[in-house]
Amino acid sequence: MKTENTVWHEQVITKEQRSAQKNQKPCLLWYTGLSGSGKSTVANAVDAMLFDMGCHSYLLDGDNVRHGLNGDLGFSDDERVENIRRISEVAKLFCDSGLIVSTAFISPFASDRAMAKEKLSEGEFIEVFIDTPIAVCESRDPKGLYKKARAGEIKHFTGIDSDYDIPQSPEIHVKTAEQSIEQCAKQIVNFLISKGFVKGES
Ligand SMILES: Nc1ncnc2c1ncn2[C@@H]1O[C@H](COP(=O)(O)OS(=O)(=O)O)[C@@H](OP(=O)(O)O)[C@H]1O
Ligand SMILES: Nc1ncnc2c1ncn2[C@@H]1O[C@H](COP(=O)(O)OP(=O)(O)O)[C@@H](O)[C@H]1O
Repeated sequence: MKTENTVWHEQVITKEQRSAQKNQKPCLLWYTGLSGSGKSTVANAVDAMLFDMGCHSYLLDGDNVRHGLNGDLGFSDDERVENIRRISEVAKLFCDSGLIVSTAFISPFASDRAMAKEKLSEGEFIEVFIDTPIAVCESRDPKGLYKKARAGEIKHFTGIDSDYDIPQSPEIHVKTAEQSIEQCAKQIVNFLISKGFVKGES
């Protein structure tokens, strides 16, 4: 740490006040899954449903964050660890502001997902495993990346020559090869309603 001479300053408006004003309980939906599994698609569908319900939410998406904040990071193991560390810190700040936060990153390493969970308050971290067989992801190949990875044009591609640790006990387990986008999104929104994070009819 290079910040030894800094002191934490309590803020006048608390997280509880901010979330009470929004009539919701903040949480972090941590989407994880292979490239092409459907993280962005499902997370966007959930975000749209929450918006229509009058909830206050925000989505941090892997590709987009890598265009800005994390534009200096590549895909070595160390760079992925730093990517997830920064995202989890940003997500924590967004939770502090009272939002329903979503992050859609491959986040391949269980240890990094556990580190993200540690940063948040009890019960706030919701792991959403977007569980799609690699064969299905590869047949979708929405960005043509699997084709490039198979041709050796992209190195360290998750699921091919870079590891993905399967979540062992995700709070939400979504199977996109068996359900429509809308069904997947509803499954997640219903979870949020049933746990009292947002109000609505499940
Ligand atoms: N080598 C390699 N492996 C995996 N993915 C790659 C790679 N190179 C580029 N891409 C593109 O980057 C997106 C993944 O970024 P993430 O920040 O989610 O990755 S990670 O969590 O740090 O592993 C990923 O986006 P998604 O397809 O949305 O998952 C790819 O578009
Ligand atoms: N049930 C489903 N849920 C999510 N995506 C689906 C589903 N069925 C088909 N797809 C398609 O799969 C692709 C998933 O791509 P994307 O959301 O970018 O994945 P990721 O963010 O995990 O890389 C999209 O083209 C989407 O339309």
